[in-house]
Amino acid sequence: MHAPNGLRFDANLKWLFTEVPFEERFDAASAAGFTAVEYADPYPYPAARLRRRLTDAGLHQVLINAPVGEPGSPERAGAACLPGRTDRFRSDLQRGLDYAVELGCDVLHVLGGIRPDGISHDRAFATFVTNLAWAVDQARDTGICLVLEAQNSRDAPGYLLDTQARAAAVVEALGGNGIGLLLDLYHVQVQEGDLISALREQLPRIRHVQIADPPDRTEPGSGEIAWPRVFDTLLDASYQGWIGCEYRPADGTVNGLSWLAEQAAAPATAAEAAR
Ligand SMILES: O=C(O)C(=O)[C@H](O)CO
Ligand SMILES: [Mg+2]
Repeated sequence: MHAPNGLRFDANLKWLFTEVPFEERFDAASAAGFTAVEYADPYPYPAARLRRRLTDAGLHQVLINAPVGEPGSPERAGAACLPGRTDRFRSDLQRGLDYAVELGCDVLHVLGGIRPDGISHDRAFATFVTNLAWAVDQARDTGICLVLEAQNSRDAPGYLLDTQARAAAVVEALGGNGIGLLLDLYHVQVQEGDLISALREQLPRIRHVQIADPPDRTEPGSGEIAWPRVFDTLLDASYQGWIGCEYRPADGTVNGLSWLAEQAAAPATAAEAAR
């Protein structure tokens, strides 16, 4: 969906349109005006079936996550930083790439993982970088870009990538080709604040953006972020990627979409601004 200001927003089907069962959310997103979707976990469904849902609804798949383990398991946020779990990481990553190819999806989010007790940060980080170097090689011929997201420590205690600087350090260590950042503005605001500086600093590495307004992770305009300033920063930098609506609608998905007109309004023309 193009907002009045020209930025492109896609619907995260884990968070939006939860009024209907998952497979009905494709049509619901399309009916609400979205042309693209993302969701973390396609794996409970055969890829060909999801592909049909996308095609029937006229939607593009923007982003999925690589598989993660069961809640409560050491792999619950992925195996990428777990020493001794390379085989598991590799098979999960390959499965993620297979789904991404089948869904025509451009971007695969590889989660940072939870550092296990007794493993130093340096060891977990080195394991992560080694695994990601292999993953970038695997993805090269597919054209799929891998992305890394920093998550805040309040919602994701122990998450390896807890700051933009840490996620960016991995991108830099791997040379920045075929790998970039998923910058989730909700996590940035909760963990670090200083959103506009973070955006300006990370823009060359950003391949995907996600949005939600703290403190309740609801739609833009319902919390503490100055969204018109944030969106202007992306526009000023000619950001060409998608922006995923990864928020919990405060009062129904479709009701909540009025923020698009209010917070992402068309920039005033020079003549209007001068009046
Ligand atoms: O928690 C988040 O912000 C994410 O984007 C994870 O990928 C969950 O899907
Ligand atoms: Mg996110």
